[in-house]
Amino acid sequence: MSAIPTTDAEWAEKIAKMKENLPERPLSQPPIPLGVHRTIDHTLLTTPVEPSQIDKLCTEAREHDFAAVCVRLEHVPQAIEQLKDTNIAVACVIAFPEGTHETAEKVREAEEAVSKGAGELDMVIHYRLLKEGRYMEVYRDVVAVRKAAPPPVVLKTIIEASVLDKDELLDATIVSCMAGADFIKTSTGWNGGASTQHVTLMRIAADLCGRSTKIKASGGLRTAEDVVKMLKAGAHRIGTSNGVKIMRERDEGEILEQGASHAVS
Ligand SMILES: O=C[C@H](O)COP(=O)(O)O
Repeated sequence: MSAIPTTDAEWAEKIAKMKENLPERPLSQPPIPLGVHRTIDHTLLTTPVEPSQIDKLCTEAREHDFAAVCVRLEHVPQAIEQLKDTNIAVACVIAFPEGTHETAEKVREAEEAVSKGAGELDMVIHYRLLKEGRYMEVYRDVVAVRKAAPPPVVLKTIIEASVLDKDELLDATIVSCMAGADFIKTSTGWNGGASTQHVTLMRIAADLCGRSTKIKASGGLRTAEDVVKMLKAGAHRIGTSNGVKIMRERDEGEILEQGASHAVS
């Protein structure tokens, strides 16, 4: 891995050189998993949320054996308690949904989430600074949270792809990868959602960084078809508040594919 830039100008030069060799399609293509359920982060981020809704989210995650639940900081303890005897992770959003928080606040949230048992953090990068070419500040922001929450904690950076142009999306992916993110995540769901074009471009850029960084597609994913399209585009993980309906569609689809006899049994 080449040296990490130390100024915005060096970042701009490095990223420009990487873009010169941008492949037409991703270098890697994750296989479509048989267990789609294990790609889903079952998500509840609206406010206000009643404790009973978090209980329901965790019950549904158990029933479908989802990869994780994704919740706000105040709901992490309850989710940890509900899922303590499972292999379902608890992901906590950081600086959500704006991403404009001071770095010290992002670090504080991350440390508190991990201290409460969160195994995954979905942090929103300061994408407004990224759009201004202030790469160093964006990079340092992610590095600070990475240092506060080192592996095995899984760190995902939300780049808010829907408000970025193609160049900015590539920039955000490269800076996040080089700052040590385990996943690059498309969207908060607050400013539009994921597209297969977003996922493909993020996959291409992440591959160029050579760190095996994965992609999470999230925001507005409502159907089983949406999920399969994102997985085929190169996503490894799916964030959605619609996981139960998606799994029902998936099951019905499989039953219908197997023939009517199964549908009536
Ligand atoms: O982290 C963001 C959420 O995964 C977005 O969820 P949603 O658009 O399915 O409500």
